[in-house]
Amino acid sequence: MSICELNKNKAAELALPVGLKPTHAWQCYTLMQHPGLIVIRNPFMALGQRYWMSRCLRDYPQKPNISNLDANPAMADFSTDWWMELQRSTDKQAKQRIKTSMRWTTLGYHHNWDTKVYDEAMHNKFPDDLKALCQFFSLAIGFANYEPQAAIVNYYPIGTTLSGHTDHSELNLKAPLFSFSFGQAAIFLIGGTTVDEKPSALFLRSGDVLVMSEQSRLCYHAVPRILPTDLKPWNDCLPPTKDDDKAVGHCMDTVLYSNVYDDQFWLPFEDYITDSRINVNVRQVLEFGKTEFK
Ligand SMILES: O=C(O)CCC(=O)C(=O)O
Ligand SMILES: [Fe+2]
Repeated sequence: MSICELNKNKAAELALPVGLKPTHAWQCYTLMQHPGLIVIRNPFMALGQRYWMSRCLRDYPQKPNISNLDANPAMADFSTDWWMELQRSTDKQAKQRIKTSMRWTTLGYHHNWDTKVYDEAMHNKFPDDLKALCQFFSLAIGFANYEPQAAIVNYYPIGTTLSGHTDHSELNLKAPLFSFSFGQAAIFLIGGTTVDEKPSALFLRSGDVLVMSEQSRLCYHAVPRILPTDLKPWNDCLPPTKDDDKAVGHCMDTVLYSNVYDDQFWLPFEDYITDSRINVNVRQVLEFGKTEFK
């Protein structure tokens, strides 16, 4: 791996989203064998990690977003507010079943897993906070005018995997794909554009940001293993500062940002992440300048 110089000046033109380390402290790598693949090693502050994990658990699975539970009649009772149902449940076995039942939720343009197409009719508003975060990262890698339009949030209880695939359903394959990892660590395999190429293995830890751009955008990849880790960077918390009011400018939920510092509030999230990984996978769907399919 080699260190790549981010377009830090460009990113510095934008205010730093709350919950991120200053860009001069970011460690960013590229891989010689995989042009276009960029790894930014945990650019998040602890509270930033807690904020995004809690958004993924408490908020993003809620309607109108779509989750795997919607298609499962046995889980219909939990699909309206999965997180609340999980907190409500007192039976140990039932709790474990609810916890591990959530596998994915889609935001913005909802990917149809059967037809593998996006559709204008299957579209909700993309979360403003996640949009602002991705646009900051996009500028940092020197890519202007990025429009995050679809996200898949993957939930990986320990023992689960994601098989090899390419992400090619987007009409726009020139825009980078941003992938955020939180919680337990994972082995990530990235190969070439055919299954014949031998993949490279990366270890992704909590807070790591992986960018798939240029030649690597259409490469096969997989998550064969989630690995428990002793490192809990989301717990090295400094208290929120007055500056954190700036979160408003990045459309973040400022109440949530200050709440996650409270260990009592954080406890159920800690409980979840202690044996699970969350991945947020963001894509631009439409061609540049387009606001809908046509
Ligand atoms: O969990 C990951 O790191 C990758 C997820 C992924 O490849 C996808 O959602 O398409
Ligand atoms: Fe993928």
